[in-house]
Amino acid sequence: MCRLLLRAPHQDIHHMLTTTHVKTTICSAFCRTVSFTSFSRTSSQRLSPATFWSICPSSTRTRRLSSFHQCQKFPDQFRSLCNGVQLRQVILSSHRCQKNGGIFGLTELQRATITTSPRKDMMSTKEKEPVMSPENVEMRRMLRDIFTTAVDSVMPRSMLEKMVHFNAKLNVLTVAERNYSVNRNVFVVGFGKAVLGMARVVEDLLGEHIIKGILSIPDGARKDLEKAGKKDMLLSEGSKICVQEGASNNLPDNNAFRAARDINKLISNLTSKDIVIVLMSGGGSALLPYPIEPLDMDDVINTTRELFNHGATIGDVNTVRKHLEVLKGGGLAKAAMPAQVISLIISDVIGDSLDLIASGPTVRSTYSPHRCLEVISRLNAGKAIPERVLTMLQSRKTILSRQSQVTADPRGGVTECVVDDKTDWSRVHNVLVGTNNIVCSAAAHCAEQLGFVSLVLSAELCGEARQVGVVMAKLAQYITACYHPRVGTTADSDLIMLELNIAKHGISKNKLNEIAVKARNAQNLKKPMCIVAGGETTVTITGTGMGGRSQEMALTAGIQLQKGFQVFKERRPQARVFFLSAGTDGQDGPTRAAGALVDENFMADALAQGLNPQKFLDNNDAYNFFSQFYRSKDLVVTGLTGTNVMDIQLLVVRI
Ligand SMILES: Nc1ncnc2c1ncn2[C@@H]1O[C@H](COP(=O)(O)OP(=O)(O)O)[C@@H](O)[C@H]1O
Ligand SMILES: O=C(O)[C@H](O)COP(=O)(O)O
Repeated sequence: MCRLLLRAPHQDIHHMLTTTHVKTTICSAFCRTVSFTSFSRTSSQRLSPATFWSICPSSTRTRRLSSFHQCQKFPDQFRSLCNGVQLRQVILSSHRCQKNGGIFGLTELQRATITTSPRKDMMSTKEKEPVMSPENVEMRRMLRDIFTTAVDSVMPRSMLEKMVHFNAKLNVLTVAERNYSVNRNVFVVGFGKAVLGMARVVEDLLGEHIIKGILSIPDGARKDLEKAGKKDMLLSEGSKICVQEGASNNLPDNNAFRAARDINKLISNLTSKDIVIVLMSGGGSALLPYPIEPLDMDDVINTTRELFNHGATIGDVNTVRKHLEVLKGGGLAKAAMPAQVISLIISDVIGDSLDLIASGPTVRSTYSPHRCLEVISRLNAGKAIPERVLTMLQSRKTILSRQSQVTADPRGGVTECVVDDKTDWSRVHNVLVGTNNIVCSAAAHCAEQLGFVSLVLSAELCGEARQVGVVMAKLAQYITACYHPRVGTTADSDLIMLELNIAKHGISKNKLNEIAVKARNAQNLKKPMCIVAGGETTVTITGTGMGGRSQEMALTAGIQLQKGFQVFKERRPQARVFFLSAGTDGQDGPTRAAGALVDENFMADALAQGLNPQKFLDNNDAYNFFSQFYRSKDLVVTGLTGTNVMDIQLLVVRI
């Protein structure tokens, strides 16, 4: 029997026996063990138990397994069946199926999990690891290809070259249709995950006109680009731009502070003839920290970390840090006056709001300690934020409330003012050069080329990662149902329920209709479907594990697929679902991975490998889960990519 097991080394027997892909020989062994006698209401022909078991729908199998659970003898019989397949340890904490369950929900499945050590005979002899089917390997390869191609489309060079031109004969630099006269008067500063590649483009264009430059980039970013052979994203030999690294794992630190001080010093004594080219991208906030006195770096670091850990969006975090640091919220542009400032910006913020990207160092900002305190209180983070920060915000709020130049809050009271400074904002040119929209379109285009019917769901996906993971799994069900709607006079109630359920999570009826049309199109063309989404979710951390929002989303989607997908699999037993979520910057949370991918057999495969996904999820430990699952094969690991336009998700349904 052990030789007949199909996919994974220590398969969950319950799952195996309820899916429709079990080989007849396994069915025979099972039927013998539990003395299962077949009957068929629909056929006069008497079928052998094994044949009946192998052809009956999975709901019937589940029902029968449930009734076996009711019988006292079942645990022993089941144990002996498992012994027969040499699974070493069978945990059956309860032999009674929950009465109202009928179907094995996740909890029941977990209780009946078979935990074993890996069996040698279920592993490929060479690598001694769980083996994936060729289809699984192929689909995973395609998803990774789509991700890589999409990320390539948002590399700094391709985006900058569309926006910035230099006429070397006339010495005229054109940026988004505005001209600047250049004459060895250019200073370059940059901060963020994508700025090394951006600086190389600027250096290639302006060469000798650059007097000096300083970049603040993430620890290890240069090495990763070197390792990946991306020479055109590294500065040229003898470059006048120097590079400082810091802010490991996207948290401000003293190295980044040193870089910020150097940048401030460089731009603080310029004349009106000078041009400062400011390169910025996501990660820039952590790479340009400069606390306003009396705050220090510990205050800035702790505030940032705690806000993130309380589920803050990047908008929330940056709203607060603009008020705590010198160079954020327009501070860098002020420091550079009277020079001409040209900012080239790659967005990692939903809605591409310029004052939030890297906390808006060159964007005129509103001042609102009220709003900062609101953010902190909404996130229930008050106790975790350093006392000095709270005191500073409180006292500024009091002062502001007394001033006259304020904007009234519709709810009463005063909330914000535009700081009246001497900055000539007409000398600041902020240009958006890259967004998540670009990466989503590129992913959809690549998917089409690989033979999928594709659709961009949104480039503004946000919310808690685990809730979005659930929605993604539901969308997979929805698409599967659309491929095969029940026709007739009664409406398809499963489909309607799903629609309502998904709509609850903010996906409009119109979008669902669009998906339904595409699904039918895919069905007619006999093509798989690929939904592309982008944006940035959040994670409210309650556990002590290691992970990131993309890995957490993939883990949740995998679990949810098990919960809901089986119902729809009945209609389309051959339906396959694959889901990938990853950060375009190549780093998901403080981990070495960009993200992860799952398929609809995820739960069964995980349990079969002795891993309980829900337990890892409860501890925000997605990275450690995926590191062990299929020996980390479903982690997406790219190294730092040298760009950053938030995350993308790819949902593939193949019928
Ligand atoms: N153990 C964890 N599990 C899930 N998410 C985590 C974990 N630790 C940190 N995060 C999340 O990672 C995010 C920061 O990740 P990062 O990839 O550095 O962000 P960004 O791409 O915006 O720079 C935060 O939202 C934080 O909540
Ligand atoms: O992408 C990132 O690194 C984070 O979203 C932080 O981005 P920021 O530098 O734009 O604040």
